[in-house]
Amino acid sequence: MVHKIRKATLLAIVILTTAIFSGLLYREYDSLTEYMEYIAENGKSALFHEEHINQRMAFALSTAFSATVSPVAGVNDLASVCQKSEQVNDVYGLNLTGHTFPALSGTLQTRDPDCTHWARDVPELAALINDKASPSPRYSFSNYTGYGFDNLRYYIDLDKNYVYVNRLIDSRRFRFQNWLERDGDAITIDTHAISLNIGRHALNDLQQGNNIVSHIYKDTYTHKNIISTLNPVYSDGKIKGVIVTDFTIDDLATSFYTAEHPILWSLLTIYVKDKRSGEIIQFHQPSWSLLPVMHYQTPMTVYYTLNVNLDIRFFLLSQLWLIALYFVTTLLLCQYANYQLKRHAMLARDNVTDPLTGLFNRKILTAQLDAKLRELLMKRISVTTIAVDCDGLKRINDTLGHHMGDEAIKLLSTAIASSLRKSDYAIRSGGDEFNIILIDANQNKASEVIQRITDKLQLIDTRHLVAFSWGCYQMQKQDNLETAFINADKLMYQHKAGKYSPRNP
Ligand SMILES: Nc1nc2c(ncn2[C@@H]2O[C@H](COP(=O)(O)OP(=O)(O)OP(=O)(O)O)[C@@H](O)[C@H]2O)c(=O)[nH]1
Repeated sequence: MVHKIRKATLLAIVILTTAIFSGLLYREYDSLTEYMEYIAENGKSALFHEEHINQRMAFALSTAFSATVSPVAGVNDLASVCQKSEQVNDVYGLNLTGHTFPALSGTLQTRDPDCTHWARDVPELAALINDKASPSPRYSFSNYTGYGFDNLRYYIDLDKNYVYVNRLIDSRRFRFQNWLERDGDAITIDTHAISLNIGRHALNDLQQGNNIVSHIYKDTYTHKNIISTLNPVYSDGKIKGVIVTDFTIDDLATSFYTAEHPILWSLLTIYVKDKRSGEIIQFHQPSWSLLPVMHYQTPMTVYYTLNVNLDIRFFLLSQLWLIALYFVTTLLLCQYANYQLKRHAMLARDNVTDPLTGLFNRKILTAQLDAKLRELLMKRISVTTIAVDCDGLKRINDTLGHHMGDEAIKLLSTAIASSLRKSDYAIRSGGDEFNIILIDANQNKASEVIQRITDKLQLIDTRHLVAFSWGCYQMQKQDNLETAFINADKLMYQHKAGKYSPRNP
């Protein structure tokens, strides 16, 4: 019974602490998942920011092409621009092999040899697509302040068929002039950006002023995975060209960097997945992964979804304190409960124990015990009670002293205790009187027990101090403990009386 209570208590503690700590762990898990969302959205904002810069530049160029811009030194008359015009094979333009035209920081390439056709746009280009003079030349992320995108930005003029790139290009090695091919309404950018096609619908979008974000594709100039963002440039209400910003996926990855959590960063996986083909471009991953959890997915462009997930190792590492606290708390609570249960059992045991003999005292004779014995009787399990009384204890006390009387009581109780099974009860009912309850034992078994007590006494009572009288009574269905004890007592007195009869002095 005590064992059962202990088991149930410990189980309840484990269930309770597990429930509480699971709740706490789930909260931590939830907040980390939210942090994944923050990382993803923060990275995505870099893309939106680049789109925004491109849009602003397109707007600024449209405004400039539609109005007279403020003079830029060295480019305001056609003659001085055309003087600097160069040719490399069939490519014409400015800054084709080096920085020979200082007013432009980048390279202008065209297939049109007539400089006067395109030289008029140079002041606007000089003023606006110049990394130092552009509206937002560089972008630094709040997460990673030391870093700025170094984007390739170019303007494709559909009207005059030239391309202006915001950096110096060696035209002997790379030619941009084949970028543009008019194909009805469509523009195919087929040399630089292999998969970047602006079809009829996209062109319509551009004409309506919408910006376009490309698929991720491998750039033949930088040989990196890039995304292009395109915005239309207008002049006098008609589309004049397209301004394009290429930024590399590697650059984009830096915008996800979690400077405040370097360990988290090392266990983070970030990739984009093509919605149609399922192709995955991974741009950040741990050196090895145990189990990716806390998956967060969000659409990045119309073509791609951005995926961020974290290796379970980070969760376990960051929650180590909570896991340790769970084990320590559960252990301490179990130990405390165990201690209290043991103490309670000990107190309960003390309450029904006779201090001199260690046998039960009369307090064990409860209604529950009575009910238990009745139940056994109903199940046809025999119960026999034995009344035992020490002979001549008064004489021992009077002649040998009270301590020897005590000794006699202890010897008898030791003999009784060692002659019973665990399921039996040995009770010191008072003074030199004992009651024994034998479970699953009839009269014969009771006689065997009495014989064992006698034998044991012979062994331990070396001074032949103790003699005892006994009476056995096998309980009947109608009996209770009280009647059984009375009957056993009667028999015991008969036994005692027999000893003092003239025939048994
Ligand atoms: N030393 C000691 N004596 C006790 C204890 N409890 C009761 N007694 C004594 O035991 C004696 C019991 O006396 P009786 O009931 O007359 O029994 P008896 O002297 O054994 O005589 P019979 O039962 O007729 O054999 C009394 O003198 C009690 O004082 C005890 O714990 N220790």
